Amino acid sequence: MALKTLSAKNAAALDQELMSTGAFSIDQLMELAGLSVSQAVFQLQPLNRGKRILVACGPGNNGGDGLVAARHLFHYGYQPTVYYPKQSKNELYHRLTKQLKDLKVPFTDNFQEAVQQTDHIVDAIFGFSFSGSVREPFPSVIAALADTKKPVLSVDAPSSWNIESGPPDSGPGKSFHPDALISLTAPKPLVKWFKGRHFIGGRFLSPEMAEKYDLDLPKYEGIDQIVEVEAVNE
Ligand SMILES: NC(=O)C1=CN([C@@H]2O[C@H](COP(=O)(O)OP(=O)(O)OC[C@H]3O[C@@H](n4cnc5c(N)ncnc54)[C@H](O)[C@@H]3O)[C@@H](O)[C@H]2O)[C@@H](O)CC1
Ligand SMILES: [K+]
Repeated sequence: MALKTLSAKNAAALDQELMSTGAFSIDQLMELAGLSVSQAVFQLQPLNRGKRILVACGPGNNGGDGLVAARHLFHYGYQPTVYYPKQSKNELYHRLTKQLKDLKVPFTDNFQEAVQQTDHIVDAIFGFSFSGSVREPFPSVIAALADTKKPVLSVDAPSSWNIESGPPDSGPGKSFHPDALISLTAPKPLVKWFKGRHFIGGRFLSPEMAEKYDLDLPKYEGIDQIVEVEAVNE
């Protein structure tokens, strides 16, 4: 099954439209996005193959998806650890963080050390609003993701990749290539450069919005919040 892609500009426009005329709140969309991420982890890393999940969260909504996913993973029986170095002052993120702290989910400041002590990593650092070169404190985090042999699932975009033109081709070190990707709502153009298991999540797109933005509605089965896909059309 091949799906059409959504540019960074249209992804932001669609997000805004869902939250204005679409009458969704950001909390709702983030909850569904994070739930999808947690289901992808469950597929990739069944509980009996190691329960430790390191969730790396960035400063924006991509990071929020990671915080929500960490909470669902805890309830499934995983042992999530959260790396969240640039915490937003926005009250939504305060609440998501408080919910995790109430579950005694540990937060770590040392990403490199945490990578050694996990079974699987969720990259929720940057999504469709990333641009330019990676700024502090994230370059060493991206380098650790590029170096590790631990499996990585990226949320919406492999962090540090340009949304339209894919992996950065300059700069020191090798570029980061995650094992799996979950595209939210629809794949972004960067999927052309991605080779790995690819899921779609964010099961909230109406047929009308799909038509307006020229997207395919993923064929979710039953109560699933994710669907695995193979190839992508331009
Ligand atoms: N409609 C959808 O599909 C939904 C998308 N959501 C998520 O929201 C994401 C987009 O969220 P946002 O627009 O908040 O943005 P992102 O989370 O993609 O990133 C923005 C943050 O990264 C920082 N940043 C950007 N470029 C940087 C650089 N070069 N170095 C360091 N920091 C940099 C910005 O200052 C900002 O704090 C999506 O990718 C997806 O994960 C969900 O939460 C809700 C529903
Ligand atoms: K990401």
